[in-house]
Formats: sequence, C-alpha cells, structure tokens
Amino acid sequence: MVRPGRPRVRSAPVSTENHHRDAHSAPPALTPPPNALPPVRHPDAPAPGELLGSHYDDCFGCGGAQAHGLHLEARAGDGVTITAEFTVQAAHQGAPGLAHGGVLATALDETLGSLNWLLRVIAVTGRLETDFVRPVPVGTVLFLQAEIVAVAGRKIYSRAVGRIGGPEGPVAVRAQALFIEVKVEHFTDNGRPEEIRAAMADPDQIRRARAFEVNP
Ligand SMILES: CCCCC/C=C\C/C=C\C/C=C\C/C=C\CCCC(=O)SCCNC(=O)CCNC(=O)[C@H](O)C(C)(C)COP(=O)(O)OP(=O)(O)OC[C@H]1O[C@@H](n2cnc3c(N)ncnc32)[C@H](O)[C@@H]1OP(=O)(O)O
Repeated sequence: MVRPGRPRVRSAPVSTENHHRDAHSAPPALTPPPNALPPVRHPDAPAPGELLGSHYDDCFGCGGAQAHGLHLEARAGDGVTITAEFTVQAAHQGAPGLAHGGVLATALDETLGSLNWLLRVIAVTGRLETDFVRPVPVGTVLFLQAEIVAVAGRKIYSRAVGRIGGPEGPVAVRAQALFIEVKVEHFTDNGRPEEIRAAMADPDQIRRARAFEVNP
C-alpha cells in the first residue's frame, strides 16, 4: 500500500535478466563472469601477420566500395589479437581538423569485430564503451590493437586501444566491448532484402559466410 504524501521507494531487487535494457542497474556488463573461459584461436584462423581483408565490400568500416568509409585494414596477431590501421580523412571530421568521436568508435568497433574471425564465430556488437583520451587530427594514421579477453557462452569480451601514428604512439582512444554470437540468419532475416540478395549472389560473400558454418 502506498500512503499519500510519502515518496514511493522502489524496494524490489533490480533484475539482472534484462540488465542491458535497464539504465538504472549497473552490473559489470563488460566484466567477464566467473565461468568465462580464455578465448581459443580456431585452427583455420588466418596466420599471425596475415591481412584479414574486408568481410563485406560495402562495410563502412572496412569495405572498399564506401568512398568515405574508413577502409580499415586488420591483420591477425598472435593468439586472439588483431592490429589494424586507418587514416583519418577530411570526410571523418567532427570539429575542424579533428576526427569525429563516432568515427573513432567505429574504428574500434570494426577492429574488435574482426577479432571474432579468429574464433570463426559470427558475432555482433552488444555493447561498446569508449574512452576518448586525445584529439586525433585529420591525416593521422590511427594504429589499433585489440584482443579477446574471455568467452562465456555466446558472449565475447574484448578490448582495444588506438594510438596515434603507430604501435608506440600515444594512446588516443580505448574501448571495452561485449560481442554476442549470432547465426547467419541474424543478417539474412533482418537485412534489407536487396542487399541480402546481392550478398547471396556474390560467391566471395557466400564463401566467407560458409567458412563460419562449416567450421563452427
Ligand atoms: C549472405 C549474408 C552474409 C552474412 C554475413 C556473413 C559473415 C559476416 C562475418 C562477419 C561480420 C561481423 C562483423 C564484422 C566486423 C565488424 C563489424 C562491427 C560489428 C557491428 O557493428 S555489429 C552491428 C551493431 N550491433 C547490432 O546491430 C546488434 C543488435 N542487437 C541484437 O541483434 C541483439 O540484441 C543481440 C543479437 C546482440 C542479442 O540478442 P539475442 O536475443 O540473440 O540474445 P540475448 O538478448 O538473450 O543476449 C544474450 C546474452 O548477451 C547479453 N547481452 C546482450 N546484449 C547486451 C548488452 N548490450 N549489454 C550487456 N549484455 C548484453 C544478454 O544479457 C544475454 O546474457 P546471458 O546469456 O548471460 O543472459
């Protein structure tokens, strides 16, 4: 019963089930749970040093067909790590002469997403938390390093850092992320039919999608 004139206080425990949809609860969504396991590099993953290539030509992060995209190039590292580079273009500005924060978050997202190739798992970003540490001028080569920290069921915990100029450069951005494993139907059921049809008609795209399904 609620008495008039008294403030209502929410006393029920906050549900953890829908924690990612409840802005008031603050579970450590980006911290692996106790049952999480170290990531396991798939035996058919690209060798350390190998360029991954774009997963989709029209991808804003890595595709060659996007005139103003990032054209990010990712390379497999040792273990379950990736390095990547992209050059900040004039089309990527937020403030005069500086990269837009959302573009930098995209670069982190793309690099982190590429990590899942090393597990041969298709996954999408559930959560991405970004720290912007330094402004990044147009013309900068942003050098990114990412690793998977742990896996718990469908949940993949990873982190990344972006440095100015190269692997020893000053840190400009950092991210922590949670990717969720999905089936190929995530794309085929939800994508706009015309792009899905085109992707299904492209032998390269099918080969990439099959690689995941044949080698789960
Ligand atoms: C011919 C077609 C070809 C198809 C393509 C083939 C190959 C493609 C290859 C690679 C492509 C992929 C990546 C490429 C590289 C980079 C690209 C960047 C990646 C992106 O840019 S990708 C776009 C942005 N991304 C989205 O567009 C996701 C929208 N979203 C959803 O589609 C759903 O939301 C989904 C699927 C995420 C989950 O939905 P769901 O129903 O499957 O699962 P559910 O909700 O039960 O979550 C399961 C467990 O994850 C926890 N969980 C979920 N979300 C959480 C959150 N936000 N925070 C904390 N925890 C979270 C739950 O709490 C639960 O945890 P627990 O199991 O412990 O209860």
